[in-house]
Amino acid sequence: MSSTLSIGRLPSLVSLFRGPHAKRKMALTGAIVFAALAAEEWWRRKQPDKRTALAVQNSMERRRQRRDRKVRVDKVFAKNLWYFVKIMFPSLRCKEFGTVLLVGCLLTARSYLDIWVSDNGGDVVKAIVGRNIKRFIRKAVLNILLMSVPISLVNNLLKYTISELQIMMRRRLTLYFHEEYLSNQTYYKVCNLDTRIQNVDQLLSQDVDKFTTSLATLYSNVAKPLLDIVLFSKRLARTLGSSGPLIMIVYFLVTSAILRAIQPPFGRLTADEQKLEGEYRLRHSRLITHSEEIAFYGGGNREKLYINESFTRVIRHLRKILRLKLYIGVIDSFLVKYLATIVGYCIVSVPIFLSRMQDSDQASNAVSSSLGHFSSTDAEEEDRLVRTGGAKEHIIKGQEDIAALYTRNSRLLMSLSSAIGRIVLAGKELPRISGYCARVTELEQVLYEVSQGYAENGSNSNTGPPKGLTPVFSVASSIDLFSSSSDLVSLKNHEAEELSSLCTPGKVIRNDMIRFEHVNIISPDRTILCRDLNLEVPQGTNVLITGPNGCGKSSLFRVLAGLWPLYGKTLYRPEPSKIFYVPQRPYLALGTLRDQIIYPLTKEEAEERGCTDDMLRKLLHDVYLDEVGNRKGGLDAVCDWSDVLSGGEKQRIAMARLFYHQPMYAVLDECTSAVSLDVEGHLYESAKKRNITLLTVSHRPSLWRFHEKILRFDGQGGYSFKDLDPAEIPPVHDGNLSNPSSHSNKSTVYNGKKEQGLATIPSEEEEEEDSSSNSSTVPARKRLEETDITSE
Ligand SMILES: Nc1ncnc2c1ncn2[C@@H]1O[C@H](COP(=O)(O)OP(=O)(O)OP(=O)(O)O)[C@@H](O)[C@H]1O
Repeated sequence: MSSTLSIGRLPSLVSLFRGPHAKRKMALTGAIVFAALAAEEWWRRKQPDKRTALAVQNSMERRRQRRDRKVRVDKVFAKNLWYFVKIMFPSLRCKEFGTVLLVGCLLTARSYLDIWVSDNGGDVVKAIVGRNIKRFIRKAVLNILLMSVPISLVNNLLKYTISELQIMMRRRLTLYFHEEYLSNQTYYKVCNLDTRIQNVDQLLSQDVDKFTTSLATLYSNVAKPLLDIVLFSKRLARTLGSSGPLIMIVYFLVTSAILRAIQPPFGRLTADEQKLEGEYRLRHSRLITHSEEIAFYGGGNREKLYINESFTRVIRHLRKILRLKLYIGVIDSFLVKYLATIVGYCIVSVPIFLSRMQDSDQASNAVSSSLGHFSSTDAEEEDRLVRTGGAKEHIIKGQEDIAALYTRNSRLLMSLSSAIGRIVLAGKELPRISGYCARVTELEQVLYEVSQGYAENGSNSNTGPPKGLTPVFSVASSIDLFSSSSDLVSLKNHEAEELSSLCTPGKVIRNDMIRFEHVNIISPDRTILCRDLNLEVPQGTNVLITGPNGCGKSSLFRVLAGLWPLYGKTLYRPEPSKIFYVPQRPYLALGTLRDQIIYPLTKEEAEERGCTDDMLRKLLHDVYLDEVGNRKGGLDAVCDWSDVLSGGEKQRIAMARLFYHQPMYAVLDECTSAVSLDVEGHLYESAKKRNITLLTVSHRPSLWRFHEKILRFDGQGGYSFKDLDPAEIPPVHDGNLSNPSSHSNKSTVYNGKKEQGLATIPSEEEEEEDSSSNSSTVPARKRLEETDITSE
């Protein structure tokens, strides 16, 4: 109904813009619409976000953070840009620098070809106005035919080399980041211990790409226009005098200064856009990773809300940028396009109008002389003039020259203004590049600090950003292990002091056995998981590790592997390749079944070490997977193994991997929880036969018999470590002594005995022993105020 009405009213609306004052009415309407849009934006900015107090607080916080980030075109940007340029162009002899020179040559060639096109255009017009067919064919057909080949070649070669340059720059920068990110376990630390970067994948893939693309195009958008300005100005100065091009250049300089002054902060907005896009992508990738669990929970709707929320934020931000671009675009077009055209017309036509005031002969002479070599060297025209003579012919000659002069100059002037316009645009592009540069700087800063800060010796020393890079963070630039805690709890002074005294960096010493000497295990969220741990695991002594959930069993191995910093005194351990870690949820790589067994080695590396397919088949047989292997297509079969194998099968693959590597020590972190009891026993027997010393985390009593020592964490920061007496081994019912409801630190009664949390079934004497051996009266889970730790 309403649409019919509005359609019906349309003709009367249209008629409004007819009649004697139509143009004035249209201009007035345009001005009203523009003013309304501007008023709406002004009102929207003035309005506080009324949704909730929290939203206001959050947005204020976000604004504060954004203000703090130095995303501006300034010295910091120039310095950081130089830092990355040195990475992308490591020497003057590198391919990348050669490509830059090639692009420079092509840009120069293109500028000269543009001048040729302008000159030739003038000649063509002159031939048309003078009705000179021979000249027309020569200039308009033959010349253009001849030159079209080099022009097309140069144009397309230029596009190709600029794209190639961008690929080269991206390759250098990405490989540089890969080197930092994928070595020294930095990927783990960035994802698990440091919270500054949420979406490192997006930074590495998209942001680096956009940064290098905009840099490569910036080069061509600045270098060519600069050259054009010089060449075109010189050429124009011959006919218009130096004032013509000078007025144009001054006009654009003033324009760009105005535009720069009123320009919204596009650099920061670009950096924020990338960040929001990254968060949105992250939510999708989480859905992909956990699709099965979510589907079982029926969590589609919840996930939809979660993903839509992030997407809405992206859209809101994009709309904001679009609105700002609209306002600035209107002013931009007015100043750079239309007002500039008026100035250009004036510059070209004023000399012609001025010359008209003189007599036609003088005019013709003035024009002819102003054409310089263009007309005076044209012998053919001179001959014709001499032959025909007469005033009429003279006037026609004057008209031809004026037309040619006008065409040539207007083309040159257009090219000149478009060159200056491109410089102005490149200036506007700079804030966007500074946005990308800020994102890449963030990445480099974090990767560098993490790789340096979390050294194997456990120090999280304040290394600061790499030399030559200025941080974009206003918060502490040091790698702060404890920065991830969002629910900061204020600590009393003595607690803070205790925690900071426990956080002294320890020392790692290579040895043939594992020994912890006065080591403290402290989680990234400032929880003291274990104090003053002392234990020795010689080769051949298998250790069972038990304790309630969250007490720090896996964390012990994180410290052992160097993933978490070492605090306290000393850790003796063999080189990393002699300790193999088998987690509860084994990681299955992309590739063949063979790749799963030999991971992390490649096929070639495994073959070099004498690995044969028969050997691998035997390993599959040992873990009862030969059938599955045959069914899936043998060792060369390629599947998404984490999807096609069951939980128990995946765990057995992980055991086959362990047997293949046959390390000195194996950390088995509940790695057989999905395997049936009989198979589990067989797997443990096989591991022992291969002389692998086992460090097992398990809640299953059926595994106790494979170990000689037991390490019990009490969940309060204390522990006990002693020999495992076979008589103490608890009875096995259905193989699993876990009581699902007992996953807590609370004491529960199990099998007539008091249990400290899950899977720890000490006798009463043991409990006494435990408490005397290493119990602490200091409350666990202590947190330290951020200031104390950063001062560490
Ligand atoms: N990256 C991390 N950042 C902050 N805290 C962590 C991190 N990883 C683990 N923690 C915390 O450290 C504590 C110990 O974790 P850990 O994985 O060692 O427990 P666990 O004893 O192996 O438990 P479970 O028996 O359930 O496997 C837990 O409270 C956990 O929340």
